Amino acid sequence: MSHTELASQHCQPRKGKEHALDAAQIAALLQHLPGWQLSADGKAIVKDFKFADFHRTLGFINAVGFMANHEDHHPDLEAGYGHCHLLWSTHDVGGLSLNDFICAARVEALLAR
Ligand SMILES: C[C@H](O)[C@H](O)[C@H]1CNC2=NC(N)=NC(=O)C2=N1
Repeated sequence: MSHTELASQHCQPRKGKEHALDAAQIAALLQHLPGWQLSADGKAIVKDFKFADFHRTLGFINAVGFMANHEDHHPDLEAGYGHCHLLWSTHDVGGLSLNDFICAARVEALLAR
């Protein structure tokens, strides 16, 4: 599944272990998401984003927040002047589901130009 195919999908309610992706599925999906990495515990995907200044960082966070609310799937984020660390994981699954990859691809689409 390509990056644009992923980004064109919407999150679905995914609750329970049966929605957890296995290591091979995760590795295959990560290939379409440049800069995204598996977290140390293997339960999340993470990426650091850099921006020229604070207001661009906040603009990004607001755009991600709007998308996340629309998809009813929410990231962890940490930010400061010129940077934002995003983490996607599916709490209802206890690890990674397709929702995390859809949202990561949607974040990339926000930045595409
Ligand atoms: C009821 C609601 O759809 C669920 O609580 C959603 C909300 N947003 C969510 N976000 C994330 N990251 N993981 C979830 O499991 C999750 N569940």
